[in-house]
Amino acid sequence: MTAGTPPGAARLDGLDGLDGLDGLDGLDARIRLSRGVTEIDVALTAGPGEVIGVLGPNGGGKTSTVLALAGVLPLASGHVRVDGAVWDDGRRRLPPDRRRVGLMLADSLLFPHLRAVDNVAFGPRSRGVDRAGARRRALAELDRVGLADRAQARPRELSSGQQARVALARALATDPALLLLDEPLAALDPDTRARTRSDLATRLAAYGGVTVLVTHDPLDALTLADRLVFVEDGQVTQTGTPAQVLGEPRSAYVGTVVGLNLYAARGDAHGHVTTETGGVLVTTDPTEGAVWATIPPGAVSLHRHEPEGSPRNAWALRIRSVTMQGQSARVGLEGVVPLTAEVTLESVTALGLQVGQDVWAAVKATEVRTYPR
Ligand SMILES: Nc1ncnc2c1ncn2[C@@H]1O[C@H](COP(=O)(O)OP(=O)(O)OP(=O)(O)O)[C@@H](O)[C@H]1O
Repeated sequence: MTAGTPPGAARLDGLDGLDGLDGLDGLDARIRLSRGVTEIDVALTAGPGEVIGVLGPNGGGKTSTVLALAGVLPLASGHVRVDGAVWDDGRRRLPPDRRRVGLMLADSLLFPHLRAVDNVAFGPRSRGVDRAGARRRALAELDRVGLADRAQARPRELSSGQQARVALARALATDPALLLLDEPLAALDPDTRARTRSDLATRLAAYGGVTVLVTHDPLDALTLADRLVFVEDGQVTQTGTPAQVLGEPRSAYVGTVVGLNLYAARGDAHGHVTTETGGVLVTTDPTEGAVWATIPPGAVSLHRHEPEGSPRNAWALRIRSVTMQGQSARVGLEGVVPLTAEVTLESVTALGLQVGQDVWAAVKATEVRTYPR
């Protein structure tokens, strides 16, 4: 991000916020702006110390939301308030360099010629802290991410995971009230990513400000965030704790993220659920009216012939994809009730599953969950 006043921003000298303080700690934002063809309208609130995970498909508006919070993109209307200070009220906005924001991106963007300690000290220095004070602070921040012994290293002498930790230390060295992490682990290989995720979790647990974490990776969101906000086509489609979202996805995208087959449907009092595409599911968990219905992929069994013993749900479907995932396979099925099934590799071999093949899929009625839409 380039700090400085973007074109059209009001210059507001001598203020930490635009107007008075309302005494509330944390983040209270309503972000409304046009970005290309997408109208963005995203509400975000968080208490001190809370980590908000923002997820969504490509082009959904996640980065635009982060840029608006940082002050790089102007709001068309809405507001950004942090710890009671007004940063943007839809008409006037505090420039990026006047906001107490820390930013970390997929590319750690460290100064290549500076040692780790000087990279981290750069923020405090540019905010007026004297050389010795900025250095002390930088060493303390490096220590908190486990890099005290690498303070003198230049970025090229550090691993990708260590570079990410320096970027985190740098983002936190200016005491931000709001920490913005946009795909902070995306550039790391899977092993480094897992270790750095755990370092990030430890450091965030000790941070008292609000963190907004944008990620494509459900594991990042589920393990790091206290609350999730899904943004699709510029709009919030679902919010909740990871546990709430895992149990009750409310959009096709969220269903995919949490790994459940999800159907928009109508239920009756007798446990019959009719999907929008005309499929009928039988459930022991009936909800009447407009419902979401879920089926876990692991609850689907596949058969060459119509299964005996009449399971309550059995559909003739066609295989559209077969992909391996560790010791199991995910089988995409199309037809009256499109499904993803997760089956053992033994079943793939025993049934000789191939793309284009017709099979029967069976699901017990106890495995079909419904909840109001
Ligand atoms: N510089 C730009 N100028 C005009 N429109 C843009 C610009 N950058 C992004 N957009 C558009 O704004 C919308 C939101 O994009 P944004 O980058 O915020 O989404 P995102 O959720 O972060 O996507 P991704 O996951 O791909 O990074 C999209 O329609 C995108 O095409």
